Amino acid sequence: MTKIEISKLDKRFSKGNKYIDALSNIDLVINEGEFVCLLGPSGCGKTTLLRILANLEKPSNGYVKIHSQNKKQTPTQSMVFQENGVIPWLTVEENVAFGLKMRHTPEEFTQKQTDYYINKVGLSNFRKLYPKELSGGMKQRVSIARAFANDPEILLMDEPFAALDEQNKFILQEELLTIWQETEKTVLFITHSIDEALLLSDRILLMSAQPGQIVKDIKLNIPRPRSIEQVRSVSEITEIFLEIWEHLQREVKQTRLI
Ligand SMILES: Nc1ncnc2c1ncn2[C@@H]1O[C@H](COP(=O)(O)OP(=O)(O)OP(=O)(O)O)[C@@H](O)[C@H]1O
Repeated sequence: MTKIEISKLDKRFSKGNKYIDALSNIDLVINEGEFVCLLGPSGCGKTTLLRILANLEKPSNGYVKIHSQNKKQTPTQSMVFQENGVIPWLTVEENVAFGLKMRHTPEEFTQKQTDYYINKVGLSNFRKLYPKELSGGMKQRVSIARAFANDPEILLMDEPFAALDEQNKFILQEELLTIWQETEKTVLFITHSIDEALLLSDRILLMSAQPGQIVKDIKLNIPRPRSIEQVRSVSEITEIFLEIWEHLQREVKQTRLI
């Protein structure tokens, strides 16, 4: 069932008589429950596409549509950013409950959702702490818990693990996949890491250099759970790795020539 539909979408940023064509002719359908990673060279418009889906930017041409299946008053989307996604003056539990409280959900429900997701990301013993008392990995856990607790139609994640060390990244990737499989949410996830995309995705969308276009849609029919050992050793996966690697090399070289 279609969840996200993007049609003939262009985005041009203008300033005075100068302009940048950030996105060009994006046509895309993402199904309910899919985990889709966006990969492309720096500046190809990945964040812009996410911001358009989050309604923080308007398309210059074309449209995006998020198909809602339920009649509940759930938010359309929640975003998780690379850093600074937590509110410094709120505790862990207040941060996780924030979206629900803004929507004035019944207190009992807010408490239940908050407890559930704090527990899911392993922060039960830290619920009364403030962000300045947390590590980078713990702060990202708070952001993820808040995004899921909010029960949005879709999740938009902009390099959420990019600033973390390898061990933390790996643990959070596993936690994210567990929650995603349980909730069956549709996720659009930006990463610069091919390994990360191969570990997480049902589909990888490869983007061209600016103006960003989707040039390849790679479907991964690889059983889950996947391990980094598999990503490095199974020939079917290493072939995809090389295909993506070569594409990125070409695109990055091209941007240097412009
Ligand atoms: N508000 C804005 N005003 C003007 N130009 C912008 C604005 N936002 C983004 N751009 C430009 O649009 C292009 C795409 O930016 P965007 O941040 O979407 O790329 P990205 O693929 O997410 O990059 P990175 O991988 O480096 O994070 C860039 O050239 C950027 O300078």
